[in-house]
Amino acid sequence: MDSEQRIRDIITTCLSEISKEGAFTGNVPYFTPSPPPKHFKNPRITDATPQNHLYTSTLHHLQTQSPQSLSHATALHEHTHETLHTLPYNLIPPQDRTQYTHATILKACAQLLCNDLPAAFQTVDIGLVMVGSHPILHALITSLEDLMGDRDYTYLGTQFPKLSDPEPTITHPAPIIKAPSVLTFQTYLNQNKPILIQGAVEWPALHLWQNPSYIAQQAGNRTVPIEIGKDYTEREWTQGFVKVGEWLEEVVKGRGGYLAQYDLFAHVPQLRRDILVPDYCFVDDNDSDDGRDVLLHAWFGPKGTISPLHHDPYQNLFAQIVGTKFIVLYPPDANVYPHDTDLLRNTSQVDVEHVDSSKFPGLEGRLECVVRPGEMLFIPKGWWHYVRALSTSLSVSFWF
Ligand SMILES: O=C(O)CCC(=O)C(=O)O
Ligand SMILES: [Fe+2]
Repeated sequence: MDSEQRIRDIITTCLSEISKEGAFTGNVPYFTPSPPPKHFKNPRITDATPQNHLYTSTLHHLQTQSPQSLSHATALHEHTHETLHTLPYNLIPPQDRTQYTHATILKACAQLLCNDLPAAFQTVDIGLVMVGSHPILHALITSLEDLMGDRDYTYLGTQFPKLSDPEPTITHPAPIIKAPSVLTFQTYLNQNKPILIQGAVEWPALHLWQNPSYIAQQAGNRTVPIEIGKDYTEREWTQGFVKVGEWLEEVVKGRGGYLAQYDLFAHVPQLRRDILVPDYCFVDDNDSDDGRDVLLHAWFGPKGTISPLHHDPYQNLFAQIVGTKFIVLYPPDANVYPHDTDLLRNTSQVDVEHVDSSKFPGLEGRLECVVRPGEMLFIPKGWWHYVRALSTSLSVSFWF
């Protein structure tokens, strides 16, 4: 089949899949933004007329294969994107997310119609970053990857840089245990005590991810969010997007941003196959956690990334796959001098590698460790943790 025919087929499939999700249902205008929650002060876009109009015209132009579809789809995409930003992320109604998703698909179809395959790919990929995961977006990105053909990434080599910073002297070692049973683990969990678990990570990733070309083959074309700057408390710190292949090019030279706290596995399901959610994540029988899923995050970066001392509202099993990280822990009730702004209230002002005890006296309960490939650190909910990558490092955290 020639590529023009394949593109026409992809567009037809997209339009039919969108219609199955309810985009063409009855007389109810589909693009009706949901009303704002009562307590939310920002005015939301409540007039649905422009979106509905753009939606109908985009469909019409796509069905008649008119290049005019692009300007209509782009305007519709902008509208739905704006709607997503009128609320904090966790308050966005699912309907708004579907609307944005459908607008993303329509825009990508219009870009395909104009023969701009890279732009269509990028549109769908950013859409996935925005909504996390969606079956039509996943299917579409797979078709587009087929259309683009394989790229050769062997130039990235087969190893990440071995160069490592010296390991800090450990004066307050965290306890270590070898592959405990789930029941033994539960006793640590119940005591709210951190523990470094050795020999519990036996996933394909432990072997496969040592090789940058392998990761590039799975995800090289894909766009992911990246953090740039020393750490998130610094003024110069910022976030952006990068293609995994380009990011790997930097990382193999010992540079690059930090792909931090990102569910790369929802975005690139091929990589999800290389890891396993540890059984330990399912022993927490705390009632309030019932039914809550395990949250997966990738933490991929060059040597020197720093996560300043902070705590999270989850139990955490932090698994190290490539390279080493130095971690410092303090108990939840430690006197760690948190920042006093809303955004940084979970973050301490103390530089734990150079504690100024005249400025910050009374810091107690410190534990330290270096996590190595195949090891997993249990960080109980509320425990403060500081993390510095001693070398190029790929880790995966499981919040539960
Ligand atoms: O690895 C890091 O830089 C930070 C990890 C972390 O904070 C977490 O898993 O909660
Ligand atoms: Fe954390």
